[in-house]
Amino acid sequence: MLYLVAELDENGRKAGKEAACVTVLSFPVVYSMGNGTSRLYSALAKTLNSSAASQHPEYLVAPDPEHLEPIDPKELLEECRAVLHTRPPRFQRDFVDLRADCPSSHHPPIRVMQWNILAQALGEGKDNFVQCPIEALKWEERKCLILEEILAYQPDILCLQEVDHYFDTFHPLLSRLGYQGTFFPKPWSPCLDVEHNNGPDGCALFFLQNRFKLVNSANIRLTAMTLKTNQVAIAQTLECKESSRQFCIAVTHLKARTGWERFRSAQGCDLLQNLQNITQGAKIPLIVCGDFNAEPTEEVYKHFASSSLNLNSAYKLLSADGQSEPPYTTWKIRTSGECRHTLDYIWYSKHALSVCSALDLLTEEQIGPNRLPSFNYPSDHLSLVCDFSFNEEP
Ligand SMILES: NC(=O)C1=CN([C@@H]2O[C@H](COP(=O)(O)OP(=O)(O)OC[C@H]3O[C@@H](n4cnc5c(N)ncnc54)[C@H](OP(=O)(O)O)[C@@H]3O)[C@@H](O)[C@H]2O)C=CC1
Ligand SMILES: [Mg+2]
Repeated sequence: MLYLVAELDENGRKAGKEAACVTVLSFPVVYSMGNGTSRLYSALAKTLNSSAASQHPEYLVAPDPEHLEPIDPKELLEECRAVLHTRPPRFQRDFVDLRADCPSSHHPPIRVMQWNILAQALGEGKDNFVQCPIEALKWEERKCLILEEILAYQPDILCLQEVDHYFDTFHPLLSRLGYQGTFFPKPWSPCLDVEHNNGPDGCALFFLQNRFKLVNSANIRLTAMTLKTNQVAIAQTLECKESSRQFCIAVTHLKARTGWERFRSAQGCDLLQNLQNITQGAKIPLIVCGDFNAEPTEEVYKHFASSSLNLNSAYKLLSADGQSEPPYTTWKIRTSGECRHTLDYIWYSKHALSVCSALDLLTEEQIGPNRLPSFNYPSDHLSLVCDFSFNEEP
């Protein structure tokens, strides 16, 4: 434990928030050697430390077995809050009850989180969020904001995009919280162009091992008009331990930017084709989470909405008529101006699954005039969270 404190000091944590963070984190080391908190300290401190040593290709290193000791989520949340104590409080978001659409079930719902967490290398090196102070993006603190969001909603399944700290942060910590994780990096991640990057970004899928058993898993490199592209997806078939019901969960991040609409559409068709095969022609219920980089007016959205997989977009259920997507899922200011778009979706098999509740989005007032990311929200994309339950089998 003392060795870890020395490591932190060597990394030059000098003043202000960083010094406060060391003080808070080192407290349990001195006074509670050997208990859960000091083990937790070692986990969080290790991830803080590894982010500073970005010369080493840490993303290639498998986590050591020490990381597999369970962590109490409440303790980790407290640790995160201690690191974030100088920042403004997190935004309050409420779940909207949609149970009118949801059959009663004696099994607990399945909570799914979709979130483009913003790759650290892209946020600092490429994205040009001109109204976001660079200090708001410091990984040591932004990481805690991301973890806080995950711990606040405790999803059973976590679908993430732009993950460039899988091996040094999310895999070790989420494993200790009981998740099984899979990561599929982009073949030519733009993160690799950024100095001091932490490896490629990609999609990651985590599920709680006490709730689900992995039946099969596919890492998919998306094609567009038969050509291999730089975008990926992960699709897994899971079996619920309580009900023995199977379903497929997929995560993707389609090509960004205007001018690429037809490319995205082709990638979407390829993903749908893969999902047709994996779900045995829609026999297995499906949930698809993603940053589609496409507004609802785009062709790729229409392909998903009209697919023979019979999908509905969960966040439409938050609208008064149940037919409209939210006004935004990402909101940022670049040199080109304000970018407010609906790009992120949770699609689900509408005959097999129902949405019991969905986490409301942040209001414009909460997001604030400088938009996202910010000192109190770590990504330019909002997390989407839904509770699903199975409909009765016909
Ligand atoms: N070495 C090689 O041989 C190759 C390298 N590359 C690299 O990959 C990059 C392209 O990769 P690709 O996967 O197609 O990237 P995308 O165009 O899909 O975008 C990559 C990231 O940039 C973000 N982004 C979107 N709009 C903007 C914007 N206006 N300004 C800044 N960032 C933005 C996206 O975030 P979000 O999704 O949140 O909008 C996304 O995560 C190239 O720039 C190059 O660096 C690519 C091919 C080959
Ligand atoms: Mg991005």
